Amino acid sequence: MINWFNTVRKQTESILESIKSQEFITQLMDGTLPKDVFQFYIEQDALYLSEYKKILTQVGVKCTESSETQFFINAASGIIEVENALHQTFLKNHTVIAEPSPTCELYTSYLSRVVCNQSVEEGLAAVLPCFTIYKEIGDYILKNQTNKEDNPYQDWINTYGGEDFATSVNHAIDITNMYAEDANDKTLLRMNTAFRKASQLEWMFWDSAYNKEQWKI
Ligand SMILES: Cc1ncc(C[n+]2csc(CCO)c2C)c(N)n1
Repeated sequence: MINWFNTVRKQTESILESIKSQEFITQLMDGTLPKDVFQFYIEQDALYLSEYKKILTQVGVKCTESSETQFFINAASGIIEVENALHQTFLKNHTVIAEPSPTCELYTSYLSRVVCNQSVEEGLAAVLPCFTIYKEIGDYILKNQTNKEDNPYQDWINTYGGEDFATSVNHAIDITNMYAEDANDKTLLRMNTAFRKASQLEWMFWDSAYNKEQWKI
């Protein structure tokens, strides 16, 4: 039995390591991330999430088993709760949200294109790094930070560490692995490319937030 995720995870290890050493992450971890940078990230993430929940629903619709469809629809519904809770906390006093940055637009457009125009296997591979990278980064921060009591970003950090989130991430991995088991070599290659590209876009998303990326014109 192959474990597609383990293989692709190893192939993209260097992207994950680069994310861990990004200034956004090291400063989020020690609490020194400038407030305006975090605010920029939260606003862009709100825009990302409002698209991502629709993309997850579409992946769910393409799955063959009702339990798989249900998983993705539940995850999308969970995003609406996160939007309503965490983002409300950080977005209060901000009624007008900025337009998506180039990277935010690129990431959501890429996912949407893959999910709409390509196979369900490729769609599953493309949406997966959103789950797995946040899980690994959340756990990494929780394990290595020394200032849990007075980190202004602790609420955010706690969202992506912990057991409930781990269960959901493992379920997403299991579903994708099941589709990979029946996939031919060509489809597997396309899945690897989609997973890698979405992982690169996760790196770019943190980077674009740290640099408060603007449209060049
Ligand atoms: C750019 C970006 N990538 C990933 C996440 C994390 N995330 C968003 S929705 C979802 C699935 C349901 O929990 C997860 C893990 C984020 N917030 N922003």
